[in-house]
Amino acid sequence: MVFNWFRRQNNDSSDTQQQETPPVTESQPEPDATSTPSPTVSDSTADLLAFAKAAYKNIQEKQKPQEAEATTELADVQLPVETTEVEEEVTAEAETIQSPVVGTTVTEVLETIPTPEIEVANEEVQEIIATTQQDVESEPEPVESETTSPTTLSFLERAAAEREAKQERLIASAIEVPEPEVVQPVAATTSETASEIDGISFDEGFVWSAEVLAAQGRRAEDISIEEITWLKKLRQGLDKTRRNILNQLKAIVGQGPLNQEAVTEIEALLLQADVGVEATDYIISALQKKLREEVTPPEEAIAYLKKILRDMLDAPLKTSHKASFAPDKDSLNIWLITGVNGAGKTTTIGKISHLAQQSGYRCLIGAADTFRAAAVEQVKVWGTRSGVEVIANPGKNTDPAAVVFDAIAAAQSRNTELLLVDTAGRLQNKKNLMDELSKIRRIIDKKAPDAKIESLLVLDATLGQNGLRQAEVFSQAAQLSGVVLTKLDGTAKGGVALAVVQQLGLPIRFIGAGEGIEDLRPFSSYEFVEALLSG
Ligand SMILES: Nc1nc2c(ncn2[C@@H]2O[C@H](COP(=O)(O)OP(=O)(O)OP(=O)(O)O)[C@@H](O)[C@H]2O)c(=O)[nH]1
Repeated sequence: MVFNWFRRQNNDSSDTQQQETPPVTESQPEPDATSTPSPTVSDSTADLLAFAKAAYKNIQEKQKPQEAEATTELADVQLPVETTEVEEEVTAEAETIQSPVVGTTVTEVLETIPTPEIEVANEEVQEIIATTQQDVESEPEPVESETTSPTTLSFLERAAAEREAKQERLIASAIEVPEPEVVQPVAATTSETASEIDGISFDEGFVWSAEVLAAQGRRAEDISIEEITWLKKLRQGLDKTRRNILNQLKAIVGQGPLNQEAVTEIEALLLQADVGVEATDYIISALQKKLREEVTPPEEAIAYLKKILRDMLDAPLKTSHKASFAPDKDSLNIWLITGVNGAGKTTTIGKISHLAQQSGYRCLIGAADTFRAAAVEQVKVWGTRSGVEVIANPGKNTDPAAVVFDAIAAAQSRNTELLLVDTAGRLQNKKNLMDELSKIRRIIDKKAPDAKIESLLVLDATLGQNGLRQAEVFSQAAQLSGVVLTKLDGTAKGGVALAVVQQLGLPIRFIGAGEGIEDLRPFSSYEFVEALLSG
């Protein structure tokens, strides 16, 4: 079954019937303003940890077939041919204790559960591991036979028998240790195997990502490594913005009803994160209203703030903009990608075409950036990477509108479902270039009247507020329907997402947080706000 990245669900028969599925943000139940929505798991740390572990195990299971051959080979090389049963048992036990499912040591897993019993259990497990490892390592020769009578036992045999007895005692005492999701390791060296199989560790970032997906109603068995990797990346990308605002914000809202001084401090924080004056005013007054009514502990105040931000980010979806913008199957969807020079248009096209391929759409790219010599070559490279064909006109000074015309004709004849149109970067004050963009839009409307059209403005988040000035002119020329916010990685101006929505009234459709092909995903207000404000 193919996972549809645009809809965030598996493609099934409902897909072909063009059913509108609720976006991620709408699936979040909001029992009250201050609690984190979580329909599938309770808020307890233990439940969330169990959910994360189940998700991890599931990912590992899915990866097993690919890894099986390699790990079997590894096992063949590392295990001596004449290994006796005694040795095998000891080794297997050592490995089992060392490596629960999740590609991490028991210590690491247990470290995430800060209860006194677990800590005690942890020490016991460490002792077992240490003793067992010592025994395994100190074994000089394989034992030939288990059936020799006690009187004729050699030193090594006696040692093996003692070790076996000791092992049994240790295992018996280890019964009380919670052994979550223990799987049989295939290779001899479990730590190596775990990292080879998974390529992702069971760390705090994994647990956070799994929690965010759980809160959106996702089941542990449906969570993929790509989703986890993306969320970790998004959170990492927003690190700078988060670090700048979160601690100070907690300190301020924790003081109770906001006084003028606190309001000024929060305003300054939000403005520094490029949230913009308008959005900041809105946030402050909503927060103040709440805090005037009741004394709110810091965590609750932050949860309330998260809700305010989510509502702001989702506001455009409640007006004329459709919540789900996923391309319809079996019909033509055209996405026009515009923006100033260097905003990340071509890269975005490459990443979206990759998502489209992965999601099972027939996709095509129209290379209508005929202004810059290398642009067509650049988009072709992305086409090759994602396995999507590019329609281009190799001639010099080609009219981009003519390329768009050809690309639509090609898309129509090939039953393409998603045509992505790359355009040249242009400044909003260059009238001729903006007229050219209007012409491209007219061609699309005329040549493909039945197509579902998205007109997306690519904005570079590192420009913060400065980037927004372009939007109005683009909006007129290209009839914008949404925004792609790129380069969220490494900027302290992540708050610009709120300014975009508040000032432009446009929904954010995608966010980019890196230069790689996987580093762009459909926007989810829930994920964004969690990544921004979860400490
Ligand atoms: N760090 C980071 N870099 C990005 C991201 N998106 C794009 N870039 C980089 O931004 C630079 C410009 O990207 P392009 O896709 O060429 O931008 P463009 O808008 O097509 O540029 P023009 O064709 O000149 O208008 C490239 O070096 C990209 O790798 C992102 O999300 N994060």
